[in-house]
Amino acid sequence: MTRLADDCFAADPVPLTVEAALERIRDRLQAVTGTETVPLDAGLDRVLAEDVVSPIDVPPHDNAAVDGYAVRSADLAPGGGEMAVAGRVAAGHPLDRTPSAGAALRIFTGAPVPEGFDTVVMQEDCWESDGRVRLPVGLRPGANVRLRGEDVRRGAVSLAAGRRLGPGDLGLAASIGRTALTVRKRLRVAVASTGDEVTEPGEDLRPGAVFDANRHTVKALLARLGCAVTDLGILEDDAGTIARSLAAAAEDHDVVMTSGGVSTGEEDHVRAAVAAHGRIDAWRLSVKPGRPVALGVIGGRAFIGLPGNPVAAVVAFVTLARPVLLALAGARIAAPARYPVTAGFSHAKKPGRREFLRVRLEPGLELGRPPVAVKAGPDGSGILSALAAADGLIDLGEDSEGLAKGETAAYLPFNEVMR
Ligand SMILES: Nc1nc2c(c(=O)[nH]1)N[C@H]1C(S)=C(S)[C@@H](COP(=O)(O)OP(=O)(O)OC[C@H]3O[C@@H](n4cnc5c(N)ncnc54)[C@H](O)[C@@H]3O)O[C@H]1N2
Ligand code: MOO
Repeated sequence: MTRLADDCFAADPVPLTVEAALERIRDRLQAVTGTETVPLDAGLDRVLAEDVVSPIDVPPHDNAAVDGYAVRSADLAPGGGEMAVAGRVAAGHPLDRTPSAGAALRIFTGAPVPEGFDTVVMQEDCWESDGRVRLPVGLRPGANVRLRGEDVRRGAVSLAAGRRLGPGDLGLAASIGRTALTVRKRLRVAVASTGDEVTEPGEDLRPGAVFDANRHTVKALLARLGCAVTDLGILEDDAGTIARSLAAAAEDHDVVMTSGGVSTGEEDHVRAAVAAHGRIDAWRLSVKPGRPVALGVIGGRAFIGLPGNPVAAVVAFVTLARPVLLALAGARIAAPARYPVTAGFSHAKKPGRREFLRVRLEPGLELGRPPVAVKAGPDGSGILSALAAADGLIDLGEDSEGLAKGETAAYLPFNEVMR
């Protein structure tokens, strides 16, 4: 297991943009997980650790794209014409002889197109009777033939290391004959909540207490990322307990993650616990919600402290923690795609802090017009119901002075950042 240097996340206390924050640590972030070989079907959502090179051409042979008749285009008269049907070739049953010149072959989808034949005519356009077939006019040479290697060339990298494997990737690996893939071991993440008021659902809600929402959203976000999650529960606000729990978790996890207690520092035993076993750097991001975030190194492992406000925790996770976790997991990170939408509401904003608004897209499609986004609920950073009702975030840049109804805005779908 790779250990991180203590100053891995060192940063100035001035408010940073998410991009600037990520840029600062980009070079220091590397895969910390080992590799393992898993059966192909266990590869879904795993991070590929090898370049998968194809040992074969796919398709392995020229083959028919439709049911019909194979011909040699050189034999075709421009005005169509008639030919003898000299044989039959079905998928999985290549012809074992060379058919005579000037004749057509009955052929079926996927069947190997025999040497010399280069065009397949759809059966709907042909008329066969008495062993002869009438072909239509205007055939295009090469039509309806799928060429050997047109999908994957032998020797080509069909899947590159760092890719998070999706269903199509597993099919592609199978199509070149793979039965197993070398992937990164799952990033092991230990998750805790902190705060005297934070109570596990199911327990009594004492006066002044709230149920723990964050651990449950964070565990779900981590599961979607393919992490192996250990639940440390709610840590009692006691310096010794927190220090012992986090330091112990750092021994056999790649990342230790908490929420709460990152804004002001008083009563903050998390900060002291991390500092005692490594180093903690408080970051202030120019983001709303999700401003205070702590990054650090504890016992040589990454520490990520998310803000306590439940929506701030999610925004800090998807904007900052997620790319950090993916890099540590060995995944190549691409900036999430954002799409233009029309604001179905107006929103006032002061310049200076980037702001994410919880929205959902109105159903219905009008081609040529961006979809309309409406607010999914109130804006407060504690309002989880608006997060649950949202399908994405409108991303208002630092300089933005708000949105007028009908304006175009950048929309970040949750399926870009919650997978
Ligand atoms: N004087 C200042 N106060 C605050 C600032 C600031 O800059 N100066 N920043 C505000 C912002 S922005 C945020 S976000 C919060 C973040 O504070 P902490 O990370 O220290 O979080 P806590 O104070 O522990 O909790 C904040 C809030 O969230 C609730 N909470 C915490 N954990 C959970 C949980 N697991 N499940 C549900 N709810 C949770 C907690 O009860 C508080 O209501 O600070 C602002 N204040
Ligand atoms: O990060 Mo805090 O939630 O901006 O409100």
